[in-house]
Amino acid sequence: MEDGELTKHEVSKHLSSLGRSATGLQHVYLSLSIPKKSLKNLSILSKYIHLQKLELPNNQIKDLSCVSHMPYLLTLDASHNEISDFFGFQPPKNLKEVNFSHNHISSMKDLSAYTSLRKLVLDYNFISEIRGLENCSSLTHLSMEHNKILRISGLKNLKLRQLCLKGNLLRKIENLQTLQSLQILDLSSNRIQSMSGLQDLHLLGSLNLESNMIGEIKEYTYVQHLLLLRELNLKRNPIQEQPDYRRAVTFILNQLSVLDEKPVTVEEKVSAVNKYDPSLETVAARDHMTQIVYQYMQPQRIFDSTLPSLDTPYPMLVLTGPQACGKRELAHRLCHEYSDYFGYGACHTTRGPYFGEEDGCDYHFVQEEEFENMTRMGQFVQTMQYDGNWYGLSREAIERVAREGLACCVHMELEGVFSLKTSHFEPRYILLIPTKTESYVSHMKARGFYTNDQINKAVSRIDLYAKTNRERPGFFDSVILSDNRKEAYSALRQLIKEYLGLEEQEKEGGRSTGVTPQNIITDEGGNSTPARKLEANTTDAYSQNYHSKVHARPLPQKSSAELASIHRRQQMVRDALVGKIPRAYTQLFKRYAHTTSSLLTPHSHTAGHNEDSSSEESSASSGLSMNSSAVLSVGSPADGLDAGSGSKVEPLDVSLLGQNLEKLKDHMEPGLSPDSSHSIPEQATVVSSPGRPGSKTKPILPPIPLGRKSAEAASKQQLTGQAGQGDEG
Ligand SMILES: Nc1ncnc2c1ncn2[C@@H]1O[C@H](COP(=O)(O)OP(=O)(O)OP(=O)(O)O)[C@@H](O)[C@H]1O
Repeated sequence: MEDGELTKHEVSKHLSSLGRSATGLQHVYLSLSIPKKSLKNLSILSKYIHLQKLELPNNQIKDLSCVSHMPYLLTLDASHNEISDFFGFQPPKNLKEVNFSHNHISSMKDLSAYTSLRKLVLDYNFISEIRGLENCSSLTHLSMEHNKILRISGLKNLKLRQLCLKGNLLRKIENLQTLQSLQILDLSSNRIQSMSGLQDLHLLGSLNLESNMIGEIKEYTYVQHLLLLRELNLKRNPIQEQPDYRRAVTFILNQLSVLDEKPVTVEEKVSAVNKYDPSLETVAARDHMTQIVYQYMQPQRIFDSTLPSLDTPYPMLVLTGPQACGKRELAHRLCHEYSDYFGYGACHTTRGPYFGEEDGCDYHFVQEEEFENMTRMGQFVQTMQYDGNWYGLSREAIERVAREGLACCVHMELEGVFSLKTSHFEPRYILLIPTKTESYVSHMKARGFYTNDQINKAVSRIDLYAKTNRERPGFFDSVILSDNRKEAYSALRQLIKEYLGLEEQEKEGGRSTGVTPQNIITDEGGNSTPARKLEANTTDAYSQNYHSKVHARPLPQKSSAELASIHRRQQMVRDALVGKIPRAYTQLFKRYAHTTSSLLTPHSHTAGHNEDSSSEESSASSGLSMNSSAVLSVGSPADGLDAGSGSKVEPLDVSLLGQNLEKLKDHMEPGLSPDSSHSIPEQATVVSSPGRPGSKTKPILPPIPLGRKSAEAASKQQLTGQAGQGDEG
């Protein structure tokens, strides 16, 4: 081989793939592969007309005109040569694959004659414009890596499945929308700033944008709806600097299985959803956990009145529904009309009072700092942020009502309900829902408090309530349409009367109210929901076992977390009540000498009940952070009166929790685990009477109290004997 001229001898050494000629009459070699031979002159190949595959990489070829004599050629590899003449030969009819990478080609020409061309590789040339491919209807694979392309063009309507334009001078993604078959796109190492232009590539599965200039997380919205997108590479883009970049992308593009060449794990996906779009349960669990952790970290004190007894949880009524649906107004009316049964539980809020709102009446209005302080002091049962303001139901707010011997009536948004359902409280939940959007909106407008955004938000949440009610049978005990306040109140009243058994009394007295509960949703069988769900007769509430009644109705399914939480707490109470030898954590049940209830309740009977010793015990235990979120609250007896008045409180850090638990261990006898049945030091033993904590001060409340202030109710309590359980005095 002299001067780079290919000789017959050399060709014969590199021929392979013996087969039949296209006519089928001769045996011929179909492939020729001669790499790295510094070939320049290929004229001898004009005689090898039967070749189907020609591979001549890494030579010094400038002229490929010999290919014009190879009508059967299917594959041509002329990479790493010195070709500048783009397709400088007559088109072989069936040519399918051509590799001209690493040559000197600077411009493309019309390839309409190459109708069979499927794969074209033009990497590492000097091409600045894509053109001539319009009629290459078979082209599925085009690679033009490392050229000088300034714009994406000339690809209209091609059936490309793979396109690589890596290492060019592209500034934006354009003219790709007609590439409806595109599955793999490599635009890495360009100067692209936005992902706009990709949104119509519905079959795209892999996208490489490494080393570009994409900086904003919101750019992902352009590929968010590409459901088949599985691999995305954005390494070496400014976007990597964004806080929580990977999780944010994982959340927006939850279809991805590989991000930045690293597999996206299930854990990452769950964590992304929990952070950016947590389910109502997750929000509730998080809120519950927050309240519990902060409670753990405080010296504990028992709130007697709201303790669940052996069989009966403290009665509560929760009105829920979208903002301004009337639940607050109805709650007030109910508490006013049935003041012997219900007391209004005023939540804390960081929002300022509306005109006419009084502190302590609708809400306890507090500053954000104070609210935070209360949270850190574990004073809330649940909290929720709505519209930028915090709302929280404090244990003290409930207890304050309970001390009056009343059931607590509160109102809250759906998230609050989810949260409350994770606590040990087991309220009845009534959903008030508007169905006439227009009148709901005009009612909100008429109040004059709300911006359009607030109104829109409230309206959009109607669906959330409806969906929850639809998808979670039994989640709400009853549903009342709130379009007409008067009717809604009648319906609520009707429910409550049936529940309290007052209707019977009225009928007996010939004073039937004639209320038709039109607003109450009925079930398929035509039974009115209140009668079925909030059933009913509490005239003998003291004598009937609450649970047998409760189980007679279709109880909403509780989540395992709810059940675990309730059981754990009730078990602790039970153990304490029956005087089991206390475990280490029964220090929880230590009581202050003067509980808030005893101080406040005129008919309490705490006198003589271990006052001194419990006082000592209290102080002895004050350094301990204890178990039982259910029954305990924080603070000293004195500060229990106003949950919001904790200004002297030192905010605590969650991280202290671990330390406090350690501290708890220090207080235990060696070898004594929290579940150990060993006795504990005397100073920590407090529950000795088999009565319920608080039994000396409070009778047990039924699920919904029966006019507990009335003499009739009192006598019933005595008759049923249950009062004796609760009131040893
Ligand atoms: N502790 C709480 N947890 C969850 N949601 C709460 C809590 N307290 C109040 N909310 C709810 O927060 C929403 C906003 O309360 P706000 O009192 O500011 O609204 P409003 O415009 O007066 O409407 P409404 O008449 O429904 O109370 C209301 O739906 C209210 O019921």
